Amino acid sequence: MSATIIDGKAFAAGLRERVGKLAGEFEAKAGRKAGLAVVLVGEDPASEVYVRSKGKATVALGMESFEYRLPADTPQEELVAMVERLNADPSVDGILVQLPLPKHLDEKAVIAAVDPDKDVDGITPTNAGRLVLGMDTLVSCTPLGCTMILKDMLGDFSGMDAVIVGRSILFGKPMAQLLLAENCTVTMAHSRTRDLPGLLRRADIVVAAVGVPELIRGDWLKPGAIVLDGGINRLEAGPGEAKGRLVGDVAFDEALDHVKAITPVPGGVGATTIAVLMRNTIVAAYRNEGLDLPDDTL
Ligand SMILES: Nc1nc(=O)c2c([nH]1)NC[C@@H]1CN(c3ccc(C(=O)N[C@@H](CCC(=O)O)C(=O)O)cc3)C=[N+]21
Ligand SMILES: [Mg+2]
Repeated sequence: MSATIIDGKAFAAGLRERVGKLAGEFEAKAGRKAGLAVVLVGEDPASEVYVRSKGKATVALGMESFEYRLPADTPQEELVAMVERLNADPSVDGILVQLPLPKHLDEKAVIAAVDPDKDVDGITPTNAGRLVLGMDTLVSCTPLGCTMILKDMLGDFSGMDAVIVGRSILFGKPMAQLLLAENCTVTMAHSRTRDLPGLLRRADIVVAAVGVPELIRGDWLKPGAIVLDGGINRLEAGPGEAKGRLVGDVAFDEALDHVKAITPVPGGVGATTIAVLMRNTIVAAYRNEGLDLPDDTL
């Protein structure tokens, strides 16, 4: 069987184009650009790359980017004070505190300090609750991107068996809520799950986000399944390589022989994340200015 390789980059390009138009219209109506603030604490090189890409994408779409880099030993009170300043700043529509934070910081308390109307990650207690209650809200970027891809591919996926591997606040948990809202039968698997191959054998939709390179083998997957791989794992550099290869949580080459469609790594789910962040930022900006979004194409 030859599987469809889902093109996350193409999806992202389409979404960025729609967001860019809305950003221009926003500026004309509001008399200012929409703004996204990203806060990075410490010097993790991978996080540094993501934060730079986020800033570039923001500016490229006609929005304003505010980047804050704080030292790894920043005290809790200082980080919370920075979040509170951003909450109060009318030129900031979206706030993203890059996770994970250094261990001495209380991540939950920092997240809870973000104004829910600016919470473009959708992870404040208010927005997580709104999602569970089925209320309109800002939703975490990667799971929202996965849902948009599934809607494009399938239209209606009521009644399908979905297995989500991973239960993080940014990915697994919101993913489960979004698929429940689409009437999937949702199972959440994680590191303590006893029989992952047994669960996956029934899954029409598999969403993986555990950060274990190539954990999920091709022959664990149901023939004809749709696989969204949110894992981004860098392998160790081999001889003659500067950097190790990026692989997902699914053994991609093996999976190709079993599934109907699968996202690659890179160029799949991860490639949509920043475009969805841009989407969340412009949605927040329109709402924060009390403006109606001109169309429903987002
Ligand atoms: N508060 C918070 N919100 C996040 O949304 C958040 C975060 N913290 N911490 C880190 C993770 C990771 N993340 C990604 C962003 C872009 C790509 C991305 O651009 N991926 C491309 C390129 C991958 C590459 O070449 O490194 C791809 O998969 O094709 C992936 C992952 C956002 N995260
Ligand atoms: Mg946030």
